[in-house]
Amino acid sequence: MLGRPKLVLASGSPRRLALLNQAGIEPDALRPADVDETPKRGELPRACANRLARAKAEAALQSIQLDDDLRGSYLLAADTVVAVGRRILPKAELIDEASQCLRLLSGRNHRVYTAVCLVTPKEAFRQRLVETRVRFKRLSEEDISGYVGSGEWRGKAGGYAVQGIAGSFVVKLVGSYTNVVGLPLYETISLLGGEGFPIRHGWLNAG
Ligand SMILES: Cc1cn([C@H]2C[C@H](O)[C@@H](COP(=O)(O)OP(=O)(O)OP(=O)(O)O)O2)c(=O)[nH]c1=O
Repeated sequence: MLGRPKLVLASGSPRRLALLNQAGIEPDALRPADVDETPKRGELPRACANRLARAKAEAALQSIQLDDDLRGSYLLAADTVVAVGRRILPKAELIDEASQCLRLLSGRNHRVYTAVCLVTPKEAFRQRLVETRVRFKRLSEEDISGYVGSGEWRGKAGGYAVQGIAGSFVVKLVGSYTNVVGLPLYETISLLGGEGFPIRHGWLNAG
């Protein structure tokens, strides 16, 4: 192959792009995939995250196959699911959904799963599932209404964004922090590097 391989990020999430950038990677194109993210009846959180990351990757792959500039690129998709036990919390869009999520998360442990799906230039699918355990402090009704007023929860799995005000609700976090924000950086970079995408750390980036 001539030149540097390209990378397409199949995501409309500004957090995922910012996380990749933080690791020194600039995708060549963004191709958000429009898939139905409703969990299936009785679907477990890990299975749901894996299925949706794969579905996003497949949808974006179809679109880049039609694009002369991007065909044969590496393609990265991800899906984040927040769960209390087997129960998958919604991606909150309404105030009521966000308040219900926060009541459920108050004073409890929950898990955040992000599935990352990489499609290689030869169209092999490689997937990783990363789990982070998070414990929130007990939230008063005042905490909840104050937080809901911030709007930071909108469009976020589980009705909160750990990178904002809700960071102050976290009593304990075990595992990858970037996984909670939407893209586990260590695992994503390992996946890319393991499949031959050039990863350059530190001063090498200057070149
Ligand atoms: C738990 C949590 C989730 N999130 C975000 C990450 C994801 O953007 C979102 C979960 O929804 P996703 O469906 O994983 O992603 P998305 O719809 O935002 O973007 P796309 O499918 O195009 O890639 O919640 C945070 O930003 N902070 C958090 O603390």
